[in-house]
Amino acid sequence: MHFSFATIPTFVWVLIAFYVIYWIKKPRLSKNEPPMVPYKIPIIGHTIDYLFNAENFLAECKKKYGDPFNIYVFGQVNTIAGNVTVHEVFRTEAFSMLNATEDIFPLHRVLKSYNLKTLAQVIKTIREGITANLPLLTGRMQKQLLISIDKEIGDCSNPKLVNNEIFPTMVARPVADVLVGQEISKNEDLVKAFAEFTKDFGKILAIPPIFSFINPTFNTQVVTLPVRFGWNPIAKHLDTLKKYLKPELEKRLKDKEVLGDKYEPHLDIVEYFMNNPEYETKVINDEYLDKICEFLFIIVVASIHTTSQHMTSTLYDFAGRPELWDDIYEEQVMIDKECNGELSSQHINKMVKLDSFVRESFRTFDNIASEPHRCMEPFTLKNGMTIPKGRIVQTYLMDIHYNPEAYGPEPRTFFPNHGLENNLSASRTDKNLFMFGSGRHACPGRFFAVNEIKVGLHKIILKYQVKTPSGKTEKKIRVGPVAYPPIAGLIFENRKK
Ligand code: HEM
Repeated sequence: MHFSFATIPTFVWVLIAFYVIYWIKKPRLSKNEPPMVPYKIPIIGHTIDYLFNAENFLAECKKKYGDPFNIYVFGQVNTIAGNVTVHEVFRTEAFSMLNATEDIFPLHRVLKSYNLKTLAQVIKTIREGITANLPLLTGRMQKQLLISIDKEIGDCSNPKLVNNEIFPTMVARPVADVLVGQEISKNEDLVKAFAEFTKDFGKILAIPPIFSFINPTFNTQVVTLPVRFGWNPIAKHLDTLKKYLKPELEKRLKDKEVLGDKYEPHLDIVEYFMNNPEYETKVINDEYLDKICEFLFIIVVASIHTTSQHMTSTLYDFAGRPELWDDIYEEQVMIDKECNGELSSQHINKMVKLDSFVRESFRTFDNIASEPHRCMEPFTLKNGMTIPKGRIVQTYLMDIHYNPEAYGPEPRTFFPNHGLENNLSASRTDKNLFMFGSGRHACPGRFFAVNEIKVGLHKIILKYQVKTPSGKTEKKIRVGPVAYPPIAGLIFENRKK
């Protein structure tokens, strides 16, 4: 190799730059902090272990340093809170999940109205407009899921391998029905816009967060640069929604004016939104249309990807466990006979074995750590340790979900009847199940999500025999400490009558 003296200054500058970054990024812990796990490589810290070996790495850290402890990933100190301390984090307003996710998932860059105030309205809307009306929405949910089963799975006289791509659409139909109403949710391109929104938004995050080593906010600025230069992967979905929503909103305004007291309100979120004094209007202009579309897409982001991931995973869990098939199938047949194929809320409540199975599938989803929260003001834990302002606390989900004190000496075993025997429904949050978070900010959409998963599974199990290609449970996919459903596909075959 040719060596030139001219390269020496460059080499020196690179060394200086490294040293400066190292010095700036060197973790500086304040007093009484959780213990810092030692690391060997400056700047990189524990990033590689966290990305490629999170399960063993975090288990060993907890064994050595207790709960909580600090690690150094992507140039930031993160506190890992396990089953002992995490409850304190979720119970206080000193921590914010919204603030913590802004850097990783910069939705506010494409939906300008996404902020704390709008989120509070969204949560109220979900509670009052969806959860409170669940019994009235069940029939529509069932109808939409049956449409999807017919269209996306269809006739399986011969065994058919179906891939995971059908599930976002399956979950999107009932969500579209509840958000924008029965009429316009019939449009396939609208259902597609709802189903694909989150995936397409994710394209913004395709670049690995390497700039986070310098600063996470700087990383967000860099990855969202194309958006600022006009590239917006979700613009087409906003346009689709606007196209259908504008005439519908105008029609509703006109009907109200003409019919007065005789106007019959629609049971959907659009109606709820228009009746909210904060969003009342006499005219549908572009500004109003933008506001309502963004509002609806915030609910879409929160609901469709999450529910479809879990509907997929639950079905894989069922398909890979032949020993559970008969018991759960018999319960569905009994309920189906009782309701003559038309489920009501009471019938969904009677699916107790299915519910318990779904809860166990949530527990064993195998996320290692997620649900980050940022500390907004210094917070002292009961054990005397202090979490400084600005710190990201990661929820050590595996420690909670595989806690032997809650789930016995073999906590990784799948216990299909655990919920049933302990009177814990799938939508119930509890100190040993954090799938929907916990405390004041626990997921407000969980009742809708669980109903959708149960009704979907009920109809699928009644119609098809579903198997995994291997005949056993399939392995989940892991990206760093986060789990995703398996990707092997599922084999569907019509049940013999
Ligand atoms: C299986 C499906 C779902 C899962 C696993 C899930 C999970 C979660 C989790 C972990 C949180 C954070 C909770 C916390 O900070 O304590 C959350 C919050 C939230 N979820 Fe869900 N969710 C699901 C479905 C839904 C649905 C269907 C909707 C809407 C209809 C929804 C709307 C929301 C909203 C608005 C928040 C923010 C709550 C707040 O900050 O107070 N989610 N969800």
